[in-house]
Amino acid sequence: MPVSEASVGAGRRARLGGLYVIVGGADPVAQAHAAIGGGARAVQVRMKDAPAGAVLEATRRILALAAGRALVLVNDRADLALLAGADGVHLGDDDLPVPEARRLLGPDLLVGRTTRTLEEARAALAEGADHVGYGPIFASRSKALPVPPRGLQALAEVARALPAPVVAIGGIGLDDVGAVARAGAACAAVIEAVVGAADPEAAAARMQAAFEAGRAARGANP
Ligand SMILES: Cc1ncc(COP(=O)(O)OP(=O)(O)O)c(N)n1
Ligand SMILES: Cc1nc(C(=O)O)sc1CCOP(=O)(O)O
Ligand SMILES: [Mg+2]
Repeated sequence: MPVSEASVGAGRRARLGGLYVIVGGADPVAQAHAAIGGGARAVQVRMKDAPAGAVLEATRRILALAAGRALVLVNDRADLALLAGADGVHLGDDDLPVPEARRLLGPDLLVGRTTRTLEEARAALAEGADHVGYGPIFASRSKALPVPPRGLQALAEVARALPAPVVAIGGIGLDDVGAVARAGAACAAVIEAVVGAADPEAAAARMQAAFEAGRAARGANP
C-alpha cells in the first residue's frame, strides 16, 4: 500500500534533506561523529560484514551522539533499525521486501529503497517506501555497481516525476553536490567525499553548505 502523507512519519520525512553520510568500516561511530559535527542531516549505518550485535551497538551510539540533530538509518536490517530505535532503514535487492519492512516498522519510521530507474522508484513507493535511493549518479570508487552512471539529467527527471524524496547516490563530490541539489534531489548520499577526506568534519561542512547553496539556487530558479 502506498505510504500517504497522512500515514507516513511526516516529521521524519520532512527532515530528510541535505547531506546524507554513509558510515561503516573500522570506526563508524567516529565517522558519524565527524559527519554530524560537520552538519550532515542524515547518517546511514552500513556495516556489511559485521555481526548483528555490533551493528546494534554502533547504531545506538550514533543515535546518542546525533541527539536528534541528524536522522539515523540502518542499512539492510529493518529488525536492527527497530531494536536500536533508529529513524529508519535502507533496503536493497538482498534485503527484506519493502512491504514486510513497512509492516515491521510501522508508519512512523523511514523506509528507503535502492532504485535504478523511474519505474523501480515508482514501484518502491507503491509498495510502501517513503523515499528512494537513486543512482549511481556518477562512477563510484566505494562499490562495484551493476549499472552505468545515470547522470544529472536522469536524476532531474526522476526527482521531477516522483511525489517523494529522492536520495541521490554514487560518486558525488564537492564539485557536483550543488548540481545534485539543483537537479531536485532531497539528499546527496556519500561515502568517499566525507569518510575518505583528510578532515571528515570539515568535508561534511563544505558538502552540506554546497548542497544548501544548490538547493537555494533551485528555489530561486526551479
Ligand atoms: C541512500 C542509499 N541508496 C542506495 C544504497 C545501496 O543499497 P543496496 O543496493 O542495498 O546496497 P548496499 O549499500 O547494501 O551494499 C544505499 N546503501 N543507500
Ligand atoms: C553504497 C553505494 N550504493 C550505491 C548504489 O548506487 O547503489 S553507490 C554507493 C557508494 C557511494 O559511495 P561514494 O559516495 O563513495 O561513491
Ligand atoms: Mg543493502
